[in-house]
This record gives sequence, C-alpha cells and structure tokens, in this order.
Amino acid sequence: MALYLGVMSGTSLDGIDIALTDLLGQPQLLAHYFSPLPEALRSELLALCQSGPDELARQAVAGNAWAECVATGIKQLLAEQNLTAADICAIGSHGQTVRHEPARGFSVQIGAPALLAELTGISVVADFRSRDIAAGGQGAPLVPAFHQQLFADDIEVRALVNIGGFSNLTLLTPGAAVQGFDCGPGNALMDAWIRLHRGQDYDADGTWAASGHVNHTLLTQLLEDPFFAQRGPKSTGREYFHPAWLQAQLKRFGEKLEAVDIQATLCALTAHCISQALLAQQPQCQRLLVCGGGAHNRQLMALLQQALPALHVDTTQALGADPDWLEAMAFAWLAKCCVDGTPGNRPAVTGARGLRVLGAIYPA
Ligand SMILES: Nc1ncnc2c1ncn2[C@@H]1O[C@H](COP(=O)(O)OP(=O)(O)OP(=O)(O)O)[C@@H](O)[C@H]1O
Ligand SMILES: CC(=O)N[C@H]1[C@@H]2OC[C@@H](O2)[C@@H](O)[C@@H]1O[C@H](C)C(=O)O
Repeated sequence: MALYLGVMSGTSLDGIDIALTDLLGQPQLLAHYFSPLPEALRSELLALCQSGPDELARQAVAGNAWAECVATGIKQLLAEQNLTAADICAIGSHGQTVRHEPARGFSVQIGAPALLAELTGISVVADFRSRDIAAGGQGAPLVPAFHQQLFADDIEVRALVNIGGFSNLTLLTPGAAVQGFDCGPGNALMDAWIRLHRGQDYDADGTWAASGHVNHTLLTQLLEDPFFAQRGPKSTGREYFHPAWLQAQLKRFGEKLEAVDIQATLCALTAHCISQALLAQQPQCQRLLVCGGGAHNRQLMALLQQALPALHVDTTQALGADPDWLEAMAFAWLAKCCVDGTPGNRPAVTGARGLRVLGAIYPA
C-alpha cells in the first residue's frame, strides 16, 4: 500500500474533507473524515476573502487555526483506522483559497503547512497552484488530471463536473489530451441566496429551488455574462461570482421577483452554464458524471439531464466513486505526484507554458 491523505477545504467553506487514499495502483478511497469548520473560523475565512484591516496577521492566525482543525481530524481518522503517522507517505493539503487572481499572478491558499507537519509528524505537500501560475497558467482547475486517471475510457467520450462552490468541467475524449476549465458558479450563489432569505446553509436536495419557477428572461440575462462565452483555459471564484454580482444583475433586470423564483433561476444558471460549456466544447460527449456537493441537489441534477437530453447524466457513484470524496482524493494523488517528481498540471487545461511539478514539500 502507498497511503496518502488528501485534505480539501473548498470554496463553499462548508468544512474540511480528509480522504485516506491508497495510491499503489488505481487510487482507492480507504476511509474518510469530515469536520465542519467552527463558525468563528468559517466567518473569519470568509472575511479574509476580501481585503480588510490587519489582514496579513489575521491570515496567519486563521491558517494556524485551520491547520489545528485538520491535525485533529487526521489524528482521529488514523486512530479509527489503527494507523500511525509512520504509515502515511504524505498529506496533500490544498488549504483554504482566500484569493484567486491568476491574471495578477497569484492564488492564495492558507493552511499553515509547516504547523500541520509539526502537529501530525507527517510530511505535508501544499501550495499546489502557484507553480502553474508562475508558468503562465490559471493554477486551476487541477482535478482534471486526476479525473483522467480514474475515469478515462477507450471508447466513451466522458465529461465530469465537480459542483462545489464553483463548478469545473473535465472532458475526457479517447485519444485526445484531457481538457478542463471552470464553468462558473456551482453552489455559491444558491448558498448565499438561501442563507440571506431563509437562514439555511444550503438548499437541501434543491427543494426550495424546485418549488419556484425559473424566470427565463433573467436566466438569459445572467448567461450573457462574458465569462460564460469565453473558452478555456479559464478559472473563476468568489472574486467574480459573488452576491454583489447577483444584486447588480437583479438591479439591471428591474422587475421584482419572488425570492424562491430567483433560487430556481440560480439553480438553472448552474445547470445551463455547465451544459452550454459542455456542448460548445465537446458536442460528442456521451456521458456526464457529477461529483461534489451539487451531486446531492436533485433539482440541479434534473435540470442538467433536461438540458442534456442526449447524454446520460449520473453521479460518479455510477462508476463506483463516491462523489463527495473525489476532490480530497485528488489532492492525495497530487501530493504523490509531487513526491515522485511527476507533473500535476495539464497545460491544455490551465494554459501553463508546460508540464510542471506542483507543490512544496514540508518534510515530517
Ligand atoms: N443534500 C444536498 N442538497 C443540495 N446541495 C447540497 C447537498 N449537500 C451538499 N450540497 C451543496 O454542496 C456544497 C458543498 O460542496 P463541496 O463540498 O463539493 O464544496 P467545496 O469542496 O467547498 O467546493 P469546491 O469544489 O468549490 O472547492 C454545499 O455548500 C451545498 O451547496
Ligand atoms: C482557486 C480555487 O480554489 N479553485 C477551486 C474552486 O472550486 C472549484 C473550482 O473553483 C476549481 O477551479 C478549484 O478547485 C478544484 C479542486 C480544482 O482545482 O480542480
């Protein structure tokens, strides 16, 4: 066995995913652990996504707190599995993205990797995005190479979409280089809207969205945002699709809509930005496999199937991969790539000048 831990704390800021992964042959998920972020840390991380007073020190303090949460989770997971630190080759720790501005040459993930190595006694690989950006790439998305490793088929043209806070698509065409790019909002705008109007973290199963009506005029207007027509390489995040983007769009729309109909329209926006990008970039695609938290949103899954009638729309579970743990597994795999000196980026995806080994190692 070659045991790696992948740690992901995604843009939706719901919590920390830890995946114990065997990377001796095809990646296998052996065990997993989820820890919600303590509310104070969650709101501080969210605040740090924008500039504010004393942010350098606050970023460092929040990074340490994040690493402590991860170390606690890792210790618990290892104890449950009767493993010790010595059994683990390395931790691949994505960290928490607080800024993503590849056009200005940076993407910032905080997570105190030195402290995490110290607290766990395990080597940590972190800072996966900066080398790709230094080589002219977007630094994101990085999971397409892992999707290719797990899901590429000799015959079927497949696509994967990870629907977390934002959504990113991977296109797997037999005999061709893997393609991939961010499509736009995933759950982030829906989460923000339901939080504002109903005080809930997310729209469980998409029930609220399903009870409203999609306003097609508003949907068309939202889809006119130039990001959607742009072809890859492209990536996005909270800097672009934020609640103020939605408020500006609603102001431009003018007509007052029921909150529930806006939720229905946001759900349709996520489905359509994915389906449009997929059809534009790989019209031969036969199957769409969904992973990330959005795979649990029944209304979103139904809208995706409606928008893509010629394709089979499934979650990755249909191929035996739990949709909730793929991102964390991807960072375990990327950590091994770094340790082995193998490139983790794919220039056709990120737009980097070439293949690069991603990440920095903090030895145990
Ligand atoms: N049962 C459910 N019904 C509807 N939506 C759900 C459900 N469970 C999770 N979600 C959505 O999935 C989100 C979390 O998804 P995920 O864990 O993939 O995000 P992430 O790791 O933060 O994302 P990213 O890929 O952007 O880094 C939640 O914020 C919520 O919107
Ligand atoms: C900068 C950043 O954290 N980007 C995330 C985010 O969440 C989804 C999408 O935007 C994707 O680009 C990326 O995550 C996955 C793990 C990736 O790099 O493939």
